[in-house]
Amino acid sequence: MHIHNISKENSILNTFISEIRNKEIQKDSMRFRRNIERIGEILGYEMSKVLSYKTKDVATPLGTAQINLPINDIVLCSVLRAGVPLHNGLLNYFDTAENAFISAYRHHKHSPESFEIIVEYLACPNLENKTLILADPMLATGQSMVATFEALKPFGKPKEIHLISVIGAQEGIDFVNKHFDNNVHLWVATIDDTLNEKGYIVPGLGDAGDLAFGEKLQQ
Ligand SMILES: O=P(O)(O)OC[C@H]1O[C@H](OP(=O)(O)OP(=O)(O)O)[C@H](O)[C@@H]1O
Ligand SMILES: O=c1cc[nH]c(=O)[nH]1
Ligand SMILES: [Mg+2]
Repeated sequence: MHIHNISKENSILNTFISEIRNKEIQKDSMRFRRNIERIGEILGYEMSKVLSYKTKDVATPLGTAQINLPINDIVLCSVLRAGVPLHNGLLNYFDTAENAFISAYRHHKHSPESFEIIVEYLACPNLENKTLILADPMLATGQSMVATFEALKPFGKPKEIHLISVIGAQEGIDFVNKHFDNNVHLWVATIDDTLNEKGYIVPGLGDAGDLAFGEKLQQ
């Protein structure tokens, strides 16, 4: 897997990452969602550099401009719920993409420390020979990314796969790396070293779904 840690290079991206992590600023849920969306726009822009391009003629009022344009058939799939603002950011740039949604949540059956991933809702177009973008802001243990990808398999074999995440834990990235082929790309805004006993990323930002949409009752 090709791992692209976009904040390795300094840019305005760091401002948005700092605001979603900041325990005071993140309380403003509208700003939190918008920052995740802005990060989605930046990750999408970076990802766009490795798409396939073809030169096309564009008629202007004064002549013809030749422009290299991306030709990939993109399917943008996000993991509910926290994936919604990230989806919006990516869709702002890949505005002609087809869209898929899949739900995944942690089901704590026996203890707060142990959980399994429950995938329920799934709406997806044909993925055969398409460019699949699978987006989820938090890549903690990596189990949601792997479980959602497995659930998408009956919809066809994509030609290209791009995983998009805002914060990735190194342990989860290593787990995902084992499950995906070498030609898959992971675009992550930043990488943290640690997971705590509940599988939360440290320092991370807390619970992305709750920060975006409010606390939910545990199932
Ligand atoms: O890498 P993992 O260990 O699988 O954890 C990451 C998952 O946790 C978050 O979802 P969460 O279960 O909090 O659901 P939510 O979006 O409804 O809050 C996040 O959006 C991922 O889907
Ligand atoms: O740190 C984490 C891990 C999973 N889900 C979150 O929202 N945050
Ligand atoms: Mg959550």
